Amino acid sequence: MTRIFSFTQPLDVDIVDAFCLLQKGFTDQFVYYRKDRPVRFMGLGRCIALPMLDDAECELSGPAGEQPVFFSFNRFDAHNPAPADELFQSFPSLHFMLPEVVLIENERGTFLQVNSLGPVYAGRVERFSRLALSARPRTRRSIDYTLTLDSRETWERAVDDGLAAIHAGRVDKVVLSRRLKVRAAEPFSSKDLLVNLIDGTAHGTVLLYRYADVFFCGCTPELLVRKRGADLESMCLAGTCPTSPDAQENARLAAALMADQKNRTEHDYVVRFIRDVLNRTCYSVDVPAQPTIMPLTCIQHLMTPARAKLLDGVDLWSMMGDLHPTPAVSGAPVGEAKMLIRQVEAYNRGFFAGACGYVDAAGDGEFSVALRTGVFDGEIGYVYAGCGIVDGSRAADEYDEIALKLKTVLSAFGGGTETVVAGVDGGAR
Ligand SMILES: C=C(O[C@H]1C=CC=C(C(=O)O)[C@@H]1O)C(=O)O
Repeated sequence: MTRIFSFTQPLDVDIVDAFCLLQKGFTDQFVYYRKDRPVRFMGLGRCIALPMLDDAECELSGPAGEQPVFFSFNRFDAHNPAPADELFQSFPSLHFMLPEVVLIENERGTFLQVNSLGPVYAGRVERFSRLALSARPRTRRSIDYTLTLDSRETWERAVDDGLAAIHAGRVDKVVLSRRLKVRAAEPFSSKDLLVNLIDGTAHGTVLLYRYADVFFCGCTPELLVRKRGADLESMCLAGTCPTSPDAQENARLAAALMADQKNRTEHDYVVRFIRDVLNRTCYSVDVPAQPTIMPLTCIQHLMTPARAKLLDGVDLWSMMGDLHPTPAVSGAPVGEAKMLIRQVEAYNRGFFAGACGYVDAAGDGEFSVALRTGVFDGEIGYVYAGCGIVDGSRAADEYDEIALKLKTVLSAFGGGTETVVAGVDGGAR
């Protein structure tokens, strides 16, 4: 049993400003930051990494009774034997990572948490708190970059492989992705991209995991699972069309999406899967029969919320394992679709489309699906996005849909000038 000492005190700061100042001294960084409401955790340093939370005994101190916050970043296909993309290779495979310092913003206020394997020394809390209070308002930086496009022909071959597997009855749906290389005009830091994602137009939850010099980040609209006591929430998200700046046209696009059979079919695979998982692990399962529209900056999705009460004895980690990957990022049936993705995509997705989130020492927390993300180091990076392929999907339309989805992660460059070049770096084998 590992003993963890956790001291939390209220701290009246803007946690993003404080994070920008404090992060200079730490190479390990973790962020789970919901933009729609204060469920925000920004961690620095590594106190300990645990394979299971049952292995820890936590002693809480300080004037705020907040639980220690463990971050958990999990790959899309943790068992894929293919080597991960070069930049992903440096990340260790760890389940629960407890930072030394966590800035917290929730419905109770803003807090500074210091975690340690020995009693927390008061001077240490005092030093971090003094530094955090001296933080100045953050500034944004736009970064010019070159995007190397994968070819449409390569993508068409991948979609043809997916459609052939559908027509042969091997899968009903497969979610294929594209990976594009980005090269910035000059090196940038994780802080630059983080601030642009938090303060920019991207909707959803901002994720960041930095290990040494390499970092993974993005902004995802998709909740995988959230647990508060016995209350459990998930989200079925699949089916996409563009948005329009014109309100009338936007409403027409949304209505057409709701009525579109191909998108509804794509969506229904996700609903069926999530409902089945919840029916096995929960009770009072509530999954509406009709989706609604989730509007984002450049696109809108079909979305069905899912709610349930968790059966006693079932924990968040096992729910995450049962739900991930949903057919929104893999396909249906899930195992066959994962195998097909391994065969068709030229790269191991790493954390892209993985389950990333936090769990507190009481077992509450949430995981998002790491969509619209990228991995970066120095001035280079790879950005990823995908889309569901079902019978009737057209490669050209799906290529364009992915381009719209990529705008979210590319907004991390803060509106810097984009130069597009054609490349040979294809997405399919
Ligand atoms: C796989 C992605 O999106 C999923 C989530 C929402 C809509 C999707 C779609 O319409 O294809 C995808 O299932 C991605 O953004 O990389």
